[in-house]
Amino acid sequence: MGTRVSVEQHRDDVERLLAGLVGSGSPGDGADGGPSRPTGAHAEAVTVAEALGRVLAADVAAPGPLPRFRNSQMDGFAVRAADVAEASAGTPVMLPVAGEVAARPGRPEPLAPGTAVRIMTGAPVPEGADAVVPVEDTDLGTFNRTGGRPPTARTGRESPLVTAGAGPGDESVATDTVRIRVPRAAGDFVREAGSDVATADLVLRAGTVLAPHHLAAAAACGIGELPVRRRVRVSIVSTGSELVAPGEPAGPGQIWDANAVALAAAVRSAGGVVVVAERVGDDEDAAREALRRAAASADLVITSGGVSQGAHEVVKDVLTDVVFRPVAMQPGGPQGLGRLDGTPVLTFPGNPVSTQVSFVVFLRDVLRRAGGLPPVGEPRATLGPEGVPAAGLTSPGGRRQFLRGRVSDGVAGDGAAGRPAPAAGTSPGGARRPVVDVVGGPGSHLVASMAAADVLIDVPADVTRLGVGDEVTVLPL
Ligand SMILES: Nc1nc2c(c(=O)[nH]1)N[C@H]1C(S)=C(S)[C@@H](COP(=O)(O)OP(=O)(O)OC[C@H]3O[C@@H](n4cnc5c(N)ncnc54)[C@H](O)[C@@H]3O)O[C@H]1N2
Ligand code: MOO
Repeated sequence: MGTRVSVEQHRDDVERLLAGLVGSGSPGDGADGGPSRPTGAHAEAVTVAEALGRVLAADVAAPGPLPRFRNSQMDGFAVRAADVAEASAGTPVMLPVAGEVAARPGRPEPLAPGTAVRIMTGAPVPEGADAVVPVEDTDLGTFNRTGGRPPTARTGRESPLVTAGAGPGDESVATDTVRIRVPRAAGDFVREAGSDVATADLVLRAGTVLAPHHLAAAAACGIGELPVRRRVRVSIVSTGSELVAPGEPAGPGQIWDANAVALAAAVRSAGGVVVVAERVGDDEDAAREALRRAAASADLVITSGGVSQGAHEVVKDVLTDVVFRPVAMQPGGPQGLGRLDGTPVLTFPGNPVSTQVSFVVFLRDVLRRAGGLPPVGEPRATLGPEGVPAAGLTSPGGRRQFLRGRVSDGVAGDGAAGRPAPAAGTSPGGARRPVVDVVGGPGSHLVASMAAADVLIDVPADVTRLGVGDEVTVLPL
């Protein structure tokens, strides 16, 4: 065992070990403090359908205008606004209907003055037309076959339009007409090309975590692939002959492997991708093989267990290019960092809370930065009364302690144990500080209690006592 190092020192060493994964183009690297371009090695193209949840690696500009062409906002009639300027319910304007434009491939004929064309929502507005009259504002009311004028009133044509006789007895040249009851101004119900986004305008900003509405915009622009940050490939090896997979029966002396699941989930939520997740017993040869397989396909290997002072510390025994040393923290004291076949390796202690705390303290933000995500942040909070003895909390001097806590947004609890509840504090900027209560004990095996927590309470190494109302830093889980 090496000499005890501080959390800060170990964190710096982890960052140095993983510097190659982070590269340039992390949030905040840009000249204006905004996101910048990642280097080629840190970006890849994926189809727009696969891009959900990925981090955009570069700004995306519109390759063309949206809408692509001038189109109708309503089902109705495309007209010249000047032709219907005098329309009213009492004196409708009657226009011959020259045809129909639907939302279909093709280009419509220009509109002749003094005529109208039936037009459907999204269909291109013909040249010469500058307004659309919704069908509800005409004598038709609707184009629906079932919802319009009663069949008896129809002319027998597909569209129930009034017949305006072209000449006595000459039904064959009857012209469809429409009576328009509402005046319209130029531009009414017309969606201009480029009114959403113009060619070359920014549609999606680098650094965006792509959600469905971002993908919709890209797809609408005709973009089939998006440049995204490459995800860090992580292998996870949990060690211990006592471990069995969750869902399998556990015999005497066996326990279910919580750490492989916890670490894989933590990696994914920090933007990484898990390429190998293996469980190995305390057999050195098997562990060596598993670790080499894990290192071969990954940018980083994380192990759990096998690093303290026992007789079967397989991780310690196998990884010769790793420095094992105690870090001045609890939980998560025994740590190691180094390489296997050139791949960076971090070894986390096996106690399940220790493994999870190690990830949050040493790796979470490095992975996030590598994937183009911002750090989680470490807000301040006021210590509430729950879980705090009357004499205050004690913490071992010389070790940074990470207690489990639950944050409430206002005044804490009800003054447990007869003590007054603290008022939520106020930060120097005037922002209201949340209250955090301690949940569960400090033991590093209390994995179920940890599920009740939503933060870690960070108790500095030089603080040995904490009281209700004290200000603390919390690390969101
Ligand atoms: N003599 C000493 N003993 C211990 C020390 C020490 O300094 N001197 N440190 C203690 C601390 S602190 C920790 S943390 C643990 C670290 O132990 P290991 O990393 O070697 O882990 P294991 O011995 O394999 O397991 C510890 C504990 O956690 C359980 N475990 C392991 N893996 C999993 C898993 N995947 N899922 C759920 N639970 C797991 C395991 O059964 C043990 O109970 O060492 C202390 N001892
Ligand atoms: O460091 Mo161990 O993680 O205290 O239990």
